[in-house]
Amino acid sequence: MFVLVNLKTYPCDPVAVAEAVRDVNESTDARVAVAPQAAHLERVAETGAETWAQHVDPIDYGSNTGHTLAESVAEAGAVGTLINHSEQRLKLADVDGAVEAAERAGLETVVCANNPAQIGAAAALGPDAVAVEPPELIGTGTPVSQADPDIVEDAVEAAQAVDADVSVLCGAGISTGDDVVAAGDLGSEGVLLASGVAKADDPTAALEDLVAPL
Ligand SMILES: O=C[C@H](O)COP(=O)(O)O
Repeated sequence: MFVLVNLKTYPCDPVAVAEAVRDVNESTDARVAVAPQAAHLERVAETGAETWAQHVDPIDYGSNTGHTLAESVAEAGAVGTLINHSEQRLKLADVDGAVEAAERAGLETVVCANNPAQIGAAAALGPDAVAVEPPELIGTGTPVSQADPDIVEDAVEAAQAVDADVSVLCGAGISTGDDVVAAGDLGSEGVLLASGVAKADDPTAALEDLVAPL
């Protein structure tokens, strides 16, 4: 299972969480990675943790003030990027352009979507993976695998119908190892989570719990 921890803009110490991600990753068969804010990418990557960007824009080098260039996040140490997170939604054409930009820079891609229909559309753009996240469950602590298991199974089916090579992750409210196991039982190959680690009093303990059954 792939456990991707998005730090969003939570007021946690990104380097401390990244060190915990690195250490926990070494103690499990699961793959554990962290997605800090763009401004923290370099410091986080220096810890040795697998580092992801939270977003890249559908742009190339040039006059794009305030945008995030895929090559720059790769140079800062990111190996992959989220695209179209529910909190950073893009138009379909821009999702396509961002996937293209990420691939140009050698970044792995996870395109987020709200529901199975959008997952099918996202899978058609050829990312490495898609992540289904019902927006109403994000940050609630109520795991999607429990509150809406059908959405995960339907997302897996929708992605496979379009491109069987695209992996499916699920996210929203995931915070325990049992949640991760339940996500896997529904056909998901990984989880995307944030508050369960970024807002935890002890992020290391939260991460250890997440991977314990894997
Ligand atoms: O990127 C992560 C997701 O939006 C899930 O967030 P959450 O784990 O706080 O519900």
